[in-house]
Parts: sequence; C-alpha cells; structure tokens
Amino acid sequence: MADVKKVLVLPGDGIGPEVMTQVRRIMGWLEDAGKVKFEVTEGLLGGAAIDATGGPMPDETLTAAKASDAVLLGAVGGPKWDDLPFDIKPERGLLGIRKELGLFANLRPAVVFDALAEASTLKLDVVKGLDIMIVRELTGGIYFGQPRGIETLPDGTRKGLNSLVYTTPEITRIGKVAMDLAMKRGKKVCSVDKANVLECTVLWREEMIKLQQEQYPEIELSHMYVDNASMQLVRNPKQFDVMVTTNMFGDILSDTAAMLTGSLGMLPSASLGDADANGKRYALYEPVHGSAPDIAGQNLANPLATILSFTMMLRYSFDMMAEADLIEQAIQTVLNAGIRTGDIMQEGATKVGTVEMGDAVLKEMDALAKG
Ligand SMILES: NC(=O)C1=CN([C@@H]2O[C@H](COP(=O)(O)OP(=O)(O)OC[C@H]3O[C@@H](n4cnc5c(N)ncnc54)[C@H](O)[C@@H]3O)[C@@H](O)[C@H]2O)C=CC1
Ligand SMILES: CC(C)CC(=O)C(=O)O
Ligand SMILES: [Mg+2]
Repeated sequence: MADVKKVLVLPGDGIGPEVMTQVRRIMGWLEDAGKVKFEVTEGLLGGAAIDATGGPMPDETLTAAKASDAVLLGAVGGPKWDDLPFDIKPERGLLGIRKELGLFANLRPAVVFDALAEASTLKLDVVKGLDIMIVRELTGGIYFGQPRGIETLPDGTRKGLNSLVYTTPEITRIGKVAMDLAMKRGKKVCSVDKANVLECTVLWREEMIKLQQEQYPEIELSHMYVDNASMQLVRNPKQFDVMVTTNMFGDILSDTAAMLTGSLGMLPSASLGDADANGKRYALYEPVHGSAPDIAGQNLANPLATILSFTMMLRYSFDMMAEADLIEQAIQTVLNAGIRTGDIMQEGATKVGTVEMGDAVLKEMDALAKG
C-alpha cells in the first residue's frame, strides 16, 4: 500500500485553476504508477473564497491547511475584486494563510533550463547553467508591520503609512535558513538590504554578520544594497549562490530573477515554517506569478512554475526525490523538443497551450518510466 500524503489544493483565481489542473493530472499519474497515494482536499482562498463565503481566507481553509501534510496554491487576485475594502481583498487571504501557518521562509529557486538559456534575450553565458536560490522572509517586514493604514489628518491631508519592522529573532531565523541551504550548495550568501537608508535593515545586516561569525564560519557572507542587487541580477546573476532578503525586496527581486529563467511562468516557490514540538512543519508551495488576469481562461498560461512548485513539495515535504527528478527530467525533454507556451515562445518552436503543455509533460513521464 502506497504511503498516503494529505494535500490541500487551493486553485485560487485567474490562471490558478488552469495551471492547477495540470498538476492534478501529474499527481494522478504518480498515483496510477503506485508511487504514492494522495488524499486531496480542495479549498478556497482569495477571490474564489470571497465569492463563496464573503472573506478571502475561510476558517475551513485554515483548518484544512493545518490538517494537511502540505498545501499547493495556484494564485489569487484579479480585477473583479479590486474595489473591495482593503482588508477583504484576495491578497489578504494569501498573506493571512502565510502568517497563520508561520511560513516565514520563502524559497524561490531560479534555475535555467538549457533549452531556455539558448532562447534568452540575455547573453547565453550569463544565464546558461544558472542556479540561484532567493530566500525571502515572508511573514514580517513592511507587508505586516504596524502601524499601517490610511488616515485623514485634522487639516484634511490624507496620510498613507506602512512600517518596515524586523526583530532580531525574525532576522536570525531567516538567516539560518539561507545559511543552512548555502552549506549544501556553494557556501556563499549575499544578504540584500538598504542599510544606507533604512535603520531596520542596518539591524538586518548586523544580525546577518553576527550569525555568520558565530554559527557559520565556513560561509562567505556578502552584502548588497537592493538597488544594486536588482541590476547585478540582470548583469551577472552567476555571482550569486544564495540571496537572503526581506519580504518586499524578495518579492521584487524574484520577479526579476524569473526573467533569467525565461518567464514568470517558470519560477516555483516553497514557503516553509519551523517544525513544532511534535515535529510538524507547515509548508505551502506556489508559483511566484500571480493570477495573470490578462491571459486567464484562454489556455495560454504556462503551467510549469506550478508543476515545479509541486516537485518542490515532493522534495521538501515528502522526500520523494526520484519522483521529483522524473518530473523535472520530463520538463527538460519537453523543452528540448521545442514545445513552448506563449510566454517562452521562440522562433522555430512549437507553440502550445496550458493543457497541451501538461499533455507533453505526462507523455514524457510515461516514456521515462518505461525506460
Ligand atoms: N501569489 C499570488 O497569488 C500573487 C498574486 N498576485 C495577484 O495577481 C493579480 C495580477 O497581478 P500582476 O501584477 O498582473 O502579476 P502576474 O504575475 O499575475 O502577471 C504578470 C505578467 O506575467 C504574465 N504571467 C504570469 N504568470 C504567467 C504564466 N504562468 N504563464 C504565462 N504568463 C504569465 C501575465 O500574463 C502578466 O502579463 C493581482 O491581483 C495580484 O495582486 C500577484 C502576484 C502573486
Ligand atoms: C500577496 C502577494 C500578492 C504578494 C506577491 O506578489 C508574492 O508573494 O509574490
Ligand atoms: Mg510577487
């Protein structure tokens, strides 16, 4: 009897359900092959949850997330919900579930498939073989800091306010995640901050230095201001191995890094918490991209970022390395064969839709499994 893994699936909004359907097919393939048994619960988050329940993060979703071994998310948001009050917008659901599950470490690997390196608008030697890991702090910083809000002053002037706040334990725990990862990679961490302007990130830098000196003497730690880091990512991304940064800087830099891989439709992510007293560690896997309303419902979305997020789930939550390798190898073969969704299309390649990309990956998984 195959091992049973409880997975909460949150398709979300826009292209979320479309890309998630392709992952469900791959999950089905693994089950049919006798590799694993998934107990899947489907839940609501974001706009889909607002439409059904009036709020972006229903209690049932949170309860189901806590009862599952891992959560897989499509994306949330879209113009339909743009005019809602800020606190019940779809994105609040995503921020809420991250916070409630304590998912403070967001791993966003930018790995370039060879076939896409050759198609890149950047020089081949800049991107070929690129493999960097952006470690983004996910439950603190300016996305959560208090005070926040919009208020009207006595003279009628309106004031908008958000606060960038980090405490030393928050900085140290994300620093440890980055340095532990770097110990298994190139032993290099670049901490990205804005310590020339923001006191909060002066503390960030000081704590990273302390952590490295006290606990990770083998790590080569460097520091870079975020404006320079955004430029260096495009100019010479191979100078980086692991980057560690704040919530907002990581959000922005990872979209930049997505273009090194060819498209936002190629970048997966894992959001991880700490293990509790019983050894339970919450984990949520999601593509870096959003709900892409401009292409939603048209079979145009690239499902590979979500499929690769699922392979991260297999690796990080279920220790199913061989199965993750198989899926990634299938993707590589499909890309080598010139099969492309519109976002990674190049001259001479075969343009396909979301479903056909799923078909192609499954076909290659079949072929690989047969040897
Ligand atoms: N994790 C999440 O659920 C996120 C949600 N959002 C939300 O998504 C909505 C749209 O936000 P945008 O700023 O437009 O960002 P977006 O990431 O949804 O789209 C940016 C651009 O990339 C393209 N794109 C994104 N994913 C793609 C894919 N898989 N295949 C092909 N092309 C793809 C889109 O068509 C669009 O042109 C907003 O409501 C936003 O708040 C944005 C980012 C993350
Ligand atoms: C809450 C999300 C919309 C923030 C975001 O863009 C992301 O996590 O990548
Ligand atoms: Mg983002």
